Amino acid sequence: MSAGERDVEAEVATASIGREGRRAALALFRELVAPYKWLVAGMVVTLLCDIVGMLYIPTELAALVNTAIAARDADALAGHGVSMLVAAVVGSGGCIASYYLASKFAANVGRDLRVRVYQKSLELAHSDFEQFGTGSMITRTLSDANVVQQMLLMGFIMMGPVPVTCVVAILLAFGVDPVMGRLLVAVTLVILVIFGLAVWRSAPIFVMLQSFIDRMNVRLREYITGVRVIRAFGRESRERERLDSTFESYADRAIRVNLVFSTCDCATFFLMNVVESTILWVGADRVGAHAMQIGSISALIEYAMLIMFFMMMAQFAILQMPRGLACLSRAAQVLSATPVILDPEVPAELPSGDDVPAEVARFDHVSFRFGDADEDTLHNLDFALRRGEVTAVIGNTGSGKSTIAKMLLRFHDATGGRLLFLGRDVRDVSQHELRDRISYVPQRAWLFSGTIAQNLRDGDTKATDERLWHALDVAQASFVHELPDGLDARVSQGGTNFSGGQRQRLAIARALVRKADLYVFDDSFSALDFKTDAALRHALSGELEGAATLLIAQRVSTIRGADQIVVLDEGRLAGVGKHDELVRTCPTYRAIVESQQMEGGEADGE
Ligand SMILES: Nc1ncnc2c1ncn2[C@@H]1O[C@H](COP(=O)(O)OP(=O)(O)OP(=O)(O)O)[C@@H](O)[C@H]1O
Repeated sequence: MSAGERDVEAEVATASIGREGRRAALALFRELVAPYKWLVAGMVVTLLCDIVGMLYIPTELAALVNTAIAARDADALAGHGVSMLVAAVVGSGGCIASYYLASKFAANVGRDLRVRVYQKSLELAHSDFEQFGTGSMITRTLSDANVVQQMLLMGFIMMGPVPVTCVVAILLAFGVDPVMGRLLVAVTLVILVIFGLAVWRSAPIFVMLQSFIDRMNVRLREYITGVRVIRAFGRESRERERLDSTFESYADRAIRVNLVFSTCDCATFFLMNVVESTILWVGADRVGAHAMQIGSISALIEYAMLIMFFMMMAQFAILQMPRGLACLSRAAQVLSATPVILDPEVPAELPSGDDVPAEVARFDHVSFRFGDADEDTLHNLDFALRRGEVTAVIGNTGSGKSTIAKMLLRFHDATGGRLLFLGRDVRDVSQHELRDRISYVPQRAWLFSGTIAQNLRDGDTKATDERLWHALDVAQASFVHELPDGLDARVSQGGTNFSGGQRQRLAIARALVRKADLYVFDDSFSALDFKTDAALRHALSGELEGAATLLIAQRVSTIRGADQIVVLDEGRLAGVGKHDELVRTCPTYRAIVESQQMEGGEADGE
């Protein structure tokens, strides 16, 4: 076996979904189909009309030739003609209706699957996502659901007619002449063996094609998102080689499958001619022996052709089955994943109105470790965020600042101690209610495609234009006033048609549109110049008086006026206090201040 072949074999092995996967896929399939029982019943009835109509025509034609034409009986001729017309109408009507119903059924099931996987993905935490990979999650939501949809449509339209056609056609052939009936049985068995071999040979490659789509998706995403870095470092040819090799591997497997198909196609057309000649030859003998009439030969040829035609179609559909099952099992994996972050069965209510405590959040000896890490990222953190106060978090890169912000939003749960929000353990509150009371500006300011107004209203869907303008003014996003379309100015995906600083200010404005108990700014001022940074903090101080503010920053100038500064050193609390006090008492803080003074980075922004 060559290295390439071994490679393929290994891929085939990993592509197989196993018994558990098959069971999960079939269970999901039953769940998806259950709501459409009546639609399926309609599909079966209309399909039967189609097939019976189709087989009745050659039977009537044979009777017409054998009796009406031979006896020159005009009435019988007209009778057979009318029967054939009725059969044609019933058959065609059944065909159109069954195609329509099958398309509706497949589209509905595909949509349901897509919606279920998408909704599940919204429940999953970041670490759950990592388990599947973002590229694979996209393939599972879009491409896999399409494959399942195709499988259902093709399965019904192409495979559905096979058993009925074979049984009815063989019975009709036995009715004409037992020898011809046996001949049709033999033809059916030979074709079954040939097509079975083709399916056995290409099915694993088909399943593998789906994992190749995952791989292409990952590579392409990486290439497209990192295109500037690739160009800047002159890595185009290396990246192109990587892409080419992925595409070539996919093309190679696709060509193999197509080769098997085309060989089958040729074999089928050759067989059709062989079968036709055999029926004519054996049939002529049987007519000569007065075992059957000459008109029946055309009916027998028609039966054989219909059997072969539907079997050929079924072979394409059968090949979709393992791939469709693999896609269903991949969807089932996502649907059965238990999110790391779960809502409690009976969520506690957060206090509101006069009951709201002054202490908005408290890290009560909190530690945290990532699932795949060997040691804690945060160690025994103990501090509180209070209403009307600005708490700043500073520390070297990788010291755990963003992790603190994410824990407040329950993107991660404490692995030691507890995190309280308005006096309740965050694990006792529903994620929706918790996040509703917090306004968050992520480290990477992400905007959605649409308009500025649409993005800002993510903070509060009911916000008036006046409130949006006010939030923009507080966020120092005056540049929006200068845009010809103002609030209706277009935002491209990710906000890439704005500069980093503009994006940050828009993301801050979005957070300000929401009325919250806690505002979290995760390194949100880093792309702002010192003057804008100072003006923004000044405007914010009046705006957020009634709430607690958590300000994560790298620059001392951004946080020196904070009511409380939390200094982190490799996830440990190095000090908590005000600027002057920390400069005196906390060596880690002093080192940060001094390093920024040396760089000239700590310009006095006030
Ligand atoms: N998904 C993850 N799995 C494992 N470790 C992680 C994961 N995300 C972050 N970390 C690690 O946790 C530590 C803290 O990361 P965090 O993003 O909170 O740091 P930070 O102080 O905000 O850094 P920066 O100032 O560079 O934004 C880092 O050492 C990082 O490598």
